[in-house]
Amino acid sequence: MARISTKQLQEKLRVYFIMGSNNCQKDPFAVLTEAIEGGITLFQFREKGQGALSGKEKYDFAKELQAICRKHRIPFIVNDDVELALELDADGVHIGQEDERADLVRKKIGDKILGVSAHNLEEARRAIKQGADYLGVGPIFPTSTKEDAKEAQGVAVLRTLREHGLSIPIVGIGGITPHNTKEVIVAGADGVSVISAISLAASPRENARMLAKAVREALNKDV
Ligand SMILES: Cc1ncc(COP(=O)(O)OP(=O)(O)O)c(N)n1
Ligand SMILES: Cc1nc(C(=O)O)sc1CCOP(=O)(O)O
Ligand SMILES: [Mg+2]
Repeated sequence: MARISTKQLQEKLRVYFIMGSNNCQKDPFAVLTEAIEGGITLFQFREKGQGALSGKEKYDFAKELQAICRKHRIPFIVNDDVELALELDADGVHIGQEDERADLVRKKIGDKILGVSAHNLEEARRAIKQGADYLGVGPIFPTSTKEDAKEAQGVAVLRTLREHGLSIPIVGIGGITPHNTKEVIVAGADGVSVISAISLAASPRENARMLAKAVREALNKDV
């Protein structure tokens, strides 16, 4: 298996849904299925925070979500837990600045997709040097989903990264909804990454559809 190309990854990142068991008020398997039907293009399993599952329960839950993704050919990314990603033969891993170093994770996962969180130009450049395939940049807007989120920085950070010539695929994250998606894409992101805009929506299918439409319209082409 070779590393995913930039172009393929840009397409996968258009509507990137992240979810764990504590992000849903409804059945998480139904939420993921609806999100896929609505048009998400990538999924991240992020099991952390209050009441998060661990051990076998976490593994079994992840395995079932992965099966849904596989059935619909949606790549499955694991947040933080590199060992779980390897056990499950996931499609990739997402790590942040407080997690294991990106170059060490790259050595462990080979050609799997490696996403790294970056909050500024310095972190972004280091992540690229250490082998990141894409960057998650945020929080763009205020979020109450991540307990230890930094202060929202608006879309200017995306513009700054592009103005400095960074061409790596980027998703914006934090407080993103169908209504502010256009700003994020126009500022330079290839896609949007969301938790609550889908996981807590009255209709996850409809909100995923609206996010996909907003991205498509902002790019002025099909997602
Ligand atoms: C796509 C994407 N971008 C950023 C993050 C945040 O990662 P991190 O800073 O490691 O925080 P946690 O998610 O681990 O709490 C992400 N998960 N995904
Ligand atoms: C997981 C995560 N990472 C962030 C970062 O800024 O790195 S913000 C965030 C939470 C995103 O949830 P919502 O879409 O509900 O705001
Ligand atoms: Mg992390």
